[in-house]
Amino acid sequence: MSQVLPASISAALFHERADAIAAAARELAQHGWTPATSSNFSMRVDADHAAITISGRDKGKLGRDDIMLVDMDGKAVGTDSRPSAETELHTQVYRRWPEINTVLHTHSRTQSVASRLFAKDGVVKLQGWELQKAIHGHTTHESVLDIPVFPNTQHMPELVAQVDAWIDAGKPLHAYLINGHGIYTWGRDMAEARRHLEALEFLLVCELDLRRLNA
Ligand SMILES: CSC[C@@H](O)[C@@H](O)C(=O)COP(=O)(O)O
Ligand SMILES: [Zn+2]
Repeated sequence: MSQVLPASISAALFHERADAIAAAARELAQHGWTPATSSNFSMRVDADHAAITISGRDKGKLGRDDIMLVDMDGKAVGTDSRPSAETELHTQVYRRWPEINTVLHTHSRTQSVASRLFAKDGVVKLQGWELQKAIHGHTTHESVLDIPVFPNTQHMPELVAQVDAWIDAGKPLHAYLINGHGIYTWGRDMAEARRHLEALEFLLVCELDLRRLNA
């Protein structure tokens, strides 16, 4: 894949982002969270561009050339490759929050099952779990961490509108589930985004376990 970079972006910077995304994806795939080419990952490159996984690639086998550049409208920059089918969900986060530099989306079995179970409520209300403190801004198990569940669609503007409506209602948003699909979360850097993803996966497992044990 030939990626032509804008003069303002050095090859070293783009390659650093691409290598970080590919390495994280390979590790997340090892958990079994990215089955059958599902999932997509991105990092901000500058105020106007992000590096994102090319659509359809096996996320467990990503290399530097499986990552491409998009603008903040989600359009490919300097390449004929096709960006993730869900690119607009990534760029929405970058446009909303200038401090966010990484967006992760996975399809773990837990995330998929939990999204179906909680779809009728429209939200997963997490409370009483010590690991809520892994989420930026949460300092106690006594807080309530709401993770909305949005209806799945192949038409990204619909999902973008659902996410915007949640944020515009003044409700905090650290992640969201898509019904029958997976999770989106983000962070100020890759480490924080990974911590959020790992914590939310664990918390969803705990919630499902509670329901199994109470069943
Ligand atoms: C292969 S099914 C999963 C896809 O439809 C999509 O949800 C996904 O996560 C990966 O899409 P991609 O376009 O490769 O970024
Ligand atoms: Zn997906």
